[in-house]
Amino acid sequence: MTNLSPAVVETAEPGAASPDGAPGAAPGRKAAGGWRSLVPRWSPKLGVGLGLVAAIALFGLLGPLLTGDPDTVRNSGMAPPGDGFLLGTTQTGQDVFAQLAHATRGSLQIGVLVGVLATALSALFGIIGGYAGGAVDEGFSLFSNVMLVIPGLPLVIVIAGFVPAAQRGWWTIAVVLAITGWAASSRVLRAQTLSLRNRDYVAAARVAGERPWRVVSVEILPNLLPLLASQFVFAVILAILSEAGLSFLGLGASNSHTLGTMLYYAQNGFALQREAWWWFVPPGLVIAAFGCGLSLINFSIDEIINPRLRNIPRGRAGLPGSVSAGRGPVAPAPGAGGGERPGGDAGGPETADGPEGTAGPAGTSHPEGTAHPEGAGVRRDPVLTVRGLDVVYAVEPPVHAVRNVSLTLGRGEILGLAGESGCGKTTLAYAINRLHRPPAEVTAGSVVFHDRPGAGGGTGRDIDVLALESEELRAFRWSKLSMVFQGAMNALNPVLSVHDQLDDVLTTHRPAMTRAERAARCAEVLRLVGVDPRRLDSYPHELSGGMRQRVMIAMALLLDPQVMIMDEPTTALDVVVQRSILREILRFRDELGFAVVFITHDLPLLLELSDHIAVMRDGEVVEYATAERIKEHPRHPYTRKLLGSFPSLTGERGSFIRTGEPGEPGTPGRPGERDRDGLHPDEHHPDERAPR
Ligand SMILES: Nc1ncnc2c1ncn2[C@@H]1O[C@H](COP(=O)(O)OP(=O)(O)OP(=O)(O)O)[C@@H](O)[C@H]1O
Repeated sequence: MTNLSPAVVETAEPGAASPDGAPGAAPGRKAAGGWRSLVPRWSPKLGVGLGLVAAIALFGLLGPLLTGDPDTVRNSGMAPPGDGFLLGTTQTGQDVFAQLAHATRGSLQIGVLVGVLATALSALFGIIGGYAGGAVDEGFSLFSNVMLVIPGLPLVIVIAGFVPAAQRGWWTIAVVLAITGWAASSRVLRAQTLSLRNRDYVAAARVAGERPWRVVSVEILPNLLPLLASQFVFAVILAILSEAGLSFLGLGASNSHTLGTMLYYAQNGFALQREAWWWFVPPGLVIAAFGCGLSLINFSIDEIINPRLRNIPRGRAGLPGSVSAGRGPVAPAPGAGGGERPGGDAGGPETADGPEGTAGPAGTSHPEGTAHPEGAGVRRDPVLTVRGLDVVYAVEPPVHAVRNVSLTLGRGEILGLAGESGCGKTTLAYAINRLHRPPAEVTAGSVVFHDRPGAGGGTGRDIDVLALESEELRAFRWSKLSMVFQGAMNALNPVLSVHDQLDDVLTTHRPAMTRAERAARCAEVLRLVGVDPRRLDSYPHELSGGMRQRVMIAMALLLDPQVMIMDEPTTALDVVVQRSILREILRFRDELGFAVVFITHDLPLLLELSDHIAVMRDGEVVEYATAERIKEHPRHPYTRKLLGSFPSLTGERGSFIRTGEPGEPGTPGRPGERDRDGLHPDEHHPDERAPR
């Protein structure tokens, strides 16, 4: 290999850096939709939850105004519902409905007060301690840990018992419950604050001279709001239940009506034994319904805390890696079978026609339905065939990330996959390996692995990857097809040594190997990638970035796979290390004979490295040909544009990455004005501007 081009082209991603220079958007400041993103998305769960809570809150608020005095004693004694009493009367003739209204109000007061106090205490100790660090954090942590290990219920009983019954109003009980209920939430908030404190945008705010209170309130607090809301809801539920428990033990609020005291008096009046269900069932039901309503609201708050849950349409979240519902074992490739594209999608590169080497009218050279690259001479035995693959992220609106992709990977071949950021390269790689997770779904197409015959456990059979059952899939992955992930430098477990991480793969996939054999294999692969086997005992943080990358490649080599997918494996490395790793990939390929799908933005690099190249754009393969052909005669205007955008030694520079013209990939602009190649009319090569 000569002259590996080090050029790395990254399409500028709008908003990738915050104005203050901090990399990455600051969720607190720039989260899409701002405060609106903190409002839960409407769902039946949220509707039912809000309905229950609102109904009970209204009942507690207005009920006491509409009902009479709950303490009025009548001679009628205990009576079931009827006779002017909606929920009957107690043994002293008191109106149960009136009691229920007052008790609901009392319990809500306690719940809300405890929620506010406990959330405030946990925020004070968790957020302030976590942000301040040092002695403050240690002191706050110690205090919250002590509160955490003191058994809650006995403490509540002691405190409640210590306060004379005459002074035990509802607010006393609320304060007692808040004091004993904040510590666990504080631990969660502290952990989250510690994590947020180290984010780049918080560091940037500190460097910019913002005062600590402002950093906490503007940078950190907004990110914790969903968590605080969830903690509040949880504290309210817990308080209402705890109050009921305390009252049941006779330690509840005296001179106050709560659902707990109602249950206590019902128990004292032998309501259960006397089958007076109307006395104890209504307060029990109100507690259950209120808890249920708050829990349902809490589910929706979870969606805000975890944005991954937010956009998945209901009922779509299947099992990780599952192939889309309704898909048969192998869907016919649209091009091959002439079948319709799901969803009526008319996308896909304009057809070039038939035999290899003939370009379509639009200059597109990937013949739809054939998975072979243009300009290929003698074809190698295929090891992987992808046909008509479609992958859709089932979010609102759906993202069609991979469209009708057909590729063939020959044994021992390096297939480069190039394209701008967001064109679907990673999604395609994950789908090939069945690593895609909901909301990603394979909606059409097939991935067939042609197992090598004989040696290395090969069966010589074709494996329909998308139809593999989970156990078969587990065995298939890594042993036949391995992957070096994008950002692999962070893919090593920081608390396990290199040996443990390599050994783990062998223990899982090769249980018959002895410890000595495994150790020898680990050392062998490490040597192969140019890392001293003495590094086996090192931890990832003790290795340089290049070494970590090599370890990841060693891990991918461990089981002697037939295909290795490398998703931008060298992007984060400096040019010298990148070159040497790429050279080694070529050497391994020659020595070990596996095939590589190499994904990168860097088309010139692929020209040096690959046998064939597929250029992707907006989920489609717009050109698929030999590297030589793409270098000498790029057919698709987009390929030419990609090639033209790289710096040249002669001083000419490409324009589109630098200027980011409107309508260009990765820049906001005039998408509607693109033609079917996704280009503006004046972007075509002069000899292509003839009418089609
Ligand atoms: N979880 C997701 N939900 C919705 N859309 C997604 C999700 N993940 C990716 N996408 C979208 O799918 C498209 C393809 O993304 P993908 O990560 O495959 O691109 P890529 O070519 O690998 O980009 P890069 O080179 O920057 O990693 C993009 O439009 C992206 O926004």
